[in-house]
Amino acid sequence: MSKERSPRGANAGSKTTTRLAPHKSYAAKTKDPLRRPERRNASGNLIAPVGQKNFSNAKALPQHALHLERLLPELLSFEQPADRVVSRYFRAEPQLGNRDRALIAESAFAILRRKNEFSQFASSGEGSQPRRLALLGLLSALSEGGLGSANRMESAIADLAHVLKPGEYEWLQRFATIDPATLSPLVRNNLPEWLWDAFGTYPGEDSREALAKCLMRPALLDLRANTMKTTREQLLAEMNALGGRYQAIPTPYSPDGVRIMGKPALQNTVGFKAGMFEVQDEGSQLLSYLLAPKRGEMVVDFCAGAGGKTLAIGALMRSTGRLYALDTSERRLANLKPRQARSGLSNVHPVWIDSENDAKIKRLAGKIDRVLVDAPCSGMGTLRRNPDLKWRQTPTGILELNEKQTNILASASRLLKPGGRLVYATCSLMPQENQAIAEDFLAKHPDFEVIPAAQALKSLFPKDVLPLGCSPDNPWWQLWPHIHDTDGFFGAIFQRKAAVIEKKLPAEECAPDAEKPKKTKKALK
Ligand SMILES: C[S@@+](CC[C@H](N)C(=O)[O-])C[C@H]1O[C@@H](n2cnc3c(N)ncnc32)[C@H](O)[C@@H]1O
Repeated sequence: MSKERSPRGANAGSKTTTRLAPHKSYAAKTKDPLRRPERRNASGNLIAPVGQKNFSNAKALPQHALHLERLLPELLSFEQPADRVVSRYFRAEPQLGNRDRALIAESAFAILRRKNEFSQFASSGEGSQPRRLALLGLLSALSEGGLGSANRMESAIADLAHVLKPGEYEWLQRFATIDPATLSPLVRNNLPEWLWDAFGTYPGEDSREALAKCLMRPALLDLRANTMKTTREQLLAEMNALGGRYQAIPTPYSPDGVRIMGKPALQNTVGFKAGMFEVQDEGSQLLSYLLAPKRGEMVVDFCAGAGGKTLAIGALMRSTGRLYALDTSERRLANLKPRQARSGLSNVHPVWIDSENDAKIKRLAGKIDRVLVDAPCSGMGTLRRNPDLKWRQTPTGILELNEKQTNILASASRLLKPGGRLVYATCSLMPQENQAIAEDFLAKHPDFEVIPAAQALKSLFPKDVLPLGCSPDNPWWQLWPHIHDTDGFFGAIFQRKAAVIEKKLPAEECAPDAEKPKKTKKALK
């Protein structure tokens, strides 16, 4: 699952701002109440809405509820990833401005986050079921999604009043007075039964409710300062100088992280276009420190996707050495291209592979200093960002992923030189995708040993007794949304032993030109 995506809601399919016309005027102008003309000034530029410079204090309008009603059937069929459904919908509705998109997307994701609770309440009340869900989604986006001026449900209902039909105001007020303790655990925690049970086993009954509650909230919006072009301090100063209704603060753990308090659209900013930053969860930023790449090294990002981690790794390498970004998805690798261009990195080499056994990979065997396997996984650590996954994933699906994870890790391990570092990572919270895969790998690969995460990270967090995400009981690295306010991540660090590799590797894998990047470059063409 791809993890570094645009912040839900705020930037989903963002485009140039259009005027939010009052309901009556656009309804009068067009037959379709959802299609209203763009408003432009004499120079042909889109007219910015008066008094609404950014996404805070978004104003819900009747058409927002109508768009949600249209979007919901496909979204709730769970046939496609929610972000794809929403992006496609926005492409088909080019008249929608940034704020419209932000509010519709945030409401849609709120409905996915709290599907059990909203569906139970919406089984009775005013209007159609989609209309009821749409109103609950808007209410959630305005009160908890960072889009409204109100952070209490009662005031958000008042903000929605002009959108409501007779009876709906009282209906929403009834919703606001529900005591969650009266709801069943599956309803109040908005999880499918299999996942609620799984969280009861791990992390355990004491903490599963705290985890589930955290996963019902929208994710934070974190940026990684691109140190090839700026520093975190400069980025903080520049973001705060823009004067939007948000605040930029340093992230608590990642040295290059900037947290945006608010929901601005960033994709049209000069800083984004100039490659000063990438949107990246703080936990994902930290993962590159497990790999700890050095200048001039040969590095492989085995499951690079659209390159969220590739770009962070490339910056740590100061654009030196060679960084292969492999992936089986052409679409995802294509998305890496513009990000790479913005980043200013010249050491990144995207390579499409047909599988983890592609012949191109065999040619790199034994030549690489560091390999990251950011494996395809259930994505259960990203449910704040991708809430549809909890309804789309199944225990059988996770079993299928386990086989893939095992095979990819085994194949990737062949790339490493003696003494080279291998990092296995997921954004899953499920031990069968994490610890179990890492332990199985160790058992089957005696030429590898574990480097405890606490040892690898200690220089990064010198003030802590144990570095962030490390445990005194095991060598793995794990971040939890309800503890660290990041996405959930798992990391295992292995090192290829020097002595065993010479005996174990087949002759063709111990290529004599192992340290000649030029030959390797040809080999991958
Ligand atoms: C968790 S995502 C990677 C996210 C990416 N590292 C990032 O930071 O944006 C997993 C990726 O593994 C890729 N993948 C799936 N099967 C693969 C295989 N057999 N070999 C390499 N990559 C694979 C998927 O296309 C997907 O992009």
